[in-house]
Amino acid sequence: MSGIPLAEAVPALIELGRRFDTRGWAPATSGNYSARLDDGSFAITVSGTHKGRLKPNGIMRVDAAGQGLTPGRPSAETALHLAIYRLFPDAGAVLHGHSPQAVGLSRAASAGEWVFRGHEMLKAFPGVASHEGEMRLPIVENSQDMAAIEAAVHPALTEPGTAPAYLIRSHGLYAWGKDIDEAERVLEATEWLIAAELAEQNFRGALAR
Ligand SMILES: CSCCC(=O)C(=O)COP(=O)(O)O
Ligand SMILES: [Zn+2]
Repeated sequence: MSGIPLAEAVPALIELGRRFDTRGWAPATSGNYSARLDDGSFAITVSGTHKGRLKPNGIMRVDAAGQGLTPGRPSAETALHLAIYRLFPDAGAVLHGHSPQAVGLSRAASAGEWVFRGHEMLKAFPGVASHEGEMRLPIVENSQDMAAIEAAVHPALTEPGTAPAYLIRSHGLYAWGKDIDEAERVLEATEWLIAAELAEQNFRGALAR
């Protein structure tokens, strides 16, 4: 439940936004990032800001109910961040990106999850020590009603073998971790797994021709 000082969270989230933007995960003001603070509140990106060009005033504080504690309008998806912090008291950061690969997978897959199997990269997830298992990535329908998304994804998140991440169909990817670094690693590993499986499908198609 411990968090970091705001003075540490702000530059870390600004830098993270720059990195995500260079990788194509934060186009056109999409995405939002948050971190648990040491006073029990949360730092979160201001709604509508370009996440690759964040300035200190692009990050504000909200309380556990999502009420602003500093000037600005918090992310439209603040409720999804707060739901993760409530469900996982050890979560210290929640990150959301809009990569074309993640959104593409969420649209191509009609099921309520995508399962990664056999990848060495699975070991990037906290607590995973072998490539031999599988990791389930829940996929929920998009909605402008954050409570509906939260209710839809909630049951899958505590199932054993579920990634600390989920996809919202036609929307984007959420990932979290004990701190900003771990959340970034989870999101990066998930993006890599999606890209690797897309490459695999392309090779299989080419080899079948
Ligand atoms: C053009 S992005 C649409 C909104 C969205 O999905 C998103 O991630 C950014 O919303 P925010 O309010 O956090 O800026
Ligand atoms: Zn979004």
